[in-house]
Amino acid sequence: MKPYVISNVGITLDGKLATIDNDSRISGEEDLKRVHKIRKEVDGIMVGIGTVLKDNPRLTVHKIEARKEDNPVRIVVDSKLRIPLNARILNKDAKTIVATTKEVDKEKEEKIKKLTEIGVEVIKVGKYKVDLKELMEELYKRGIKKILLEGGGTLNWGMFKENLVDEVRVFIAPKIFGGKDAPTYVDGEGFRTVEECVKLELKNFYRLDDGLVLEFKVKK
Ligand SMILES: NC(=O)C1=CN([C@@H]2O[C@H](COP(=O)(O)OP(=O)(O)OC[C@H]3O[C@@H](n4cnc5c(N)ncnc54)[C@H](OP(=O)(O)O)[C@@H]3O)[C@@H](O)[C@H]2O)C=CC1
Ligand SMILES: Nc1nc(O)c(N)c(N[C@@H]2O[C@H](COP(=O)(O)O)[C@@H](O)[C@H]2O)n1
Repeated sequence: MKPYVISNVGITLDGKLATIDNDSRISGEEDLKRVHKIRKEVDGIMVGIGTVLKDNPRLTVHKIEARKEDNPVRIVVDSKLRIPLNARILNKDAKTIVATTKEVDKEKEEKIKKLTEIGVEVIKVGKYKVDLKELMEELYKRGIKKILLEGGGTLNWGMFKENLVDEVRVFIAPKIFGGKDAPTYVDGEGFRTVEECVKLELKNFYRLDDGLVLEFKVKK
């Protein structure tokens, strides 16, 4: 069994998540409130270590009224345990799970000890890279039935490639960032053929702020 996964992003018309200098101010205030309403409804929010290192996010419900208990569990996918101990995602506002691999050297063992001491749960799945399918099963076992996947592009690819995403919600801003090295909604190696690609069914769309929200179901 696996959690139901909603992938949400704010992108530009050219599909970028941020500029080449990592400026990711894409959503307007109303769109951020929409995202925080989803955060309040789910059991977990998941990001890759790339997003933690670049954005230092809080990943709590803070754009709409909420109590501490409304904050979902924060999940970071981090094979090499690069997470800084002072990352905001490790603060006391909510529980945090760090998913890493089973390959553990002395340095990693010490970091796991420090993380555990500050109340972080460390889940070990996969050998060299976090095994996302196994991680989903482990999260489900812990009562995490609904997850908001908040990127970035590399983790999004990993999740789509493994067919682990059930729903897609995107805010498209009327902006073009350009840049072949700027992160896009889905990066990674990419599918080679149309047959292999992820197919979506458009369910809803509406204007918000200065852009457009699109909602899709992933065809399974
Ligand atoms: N506009 C928006 O809505 C959003 C924008 N962003 C932007 O996205 C950018 C960050 O994206 P990106 O750099 O791609 O980082 P990600 O957040 O996607 O993290 C990627 C890292 O996750 C780790 N990982 C571990 N296991 C896996 C796996 N099985 N599959 C995929 N990844 C795995 C890898 O590091 P390791 O091997 O070390 O574990 C990998 O490098 C930032 O610029 C951020 O601002 C992010 C979210 C939302
Ligand atoms: N939906 C959305 N729109 C944007 O324009 C964004 N830049 C993001 N970024 C995501 O939100 C995280 C920040 O969360 P906190 O405010 O710190 O709680 C960031 O790391 C991205 O995952 N999302």
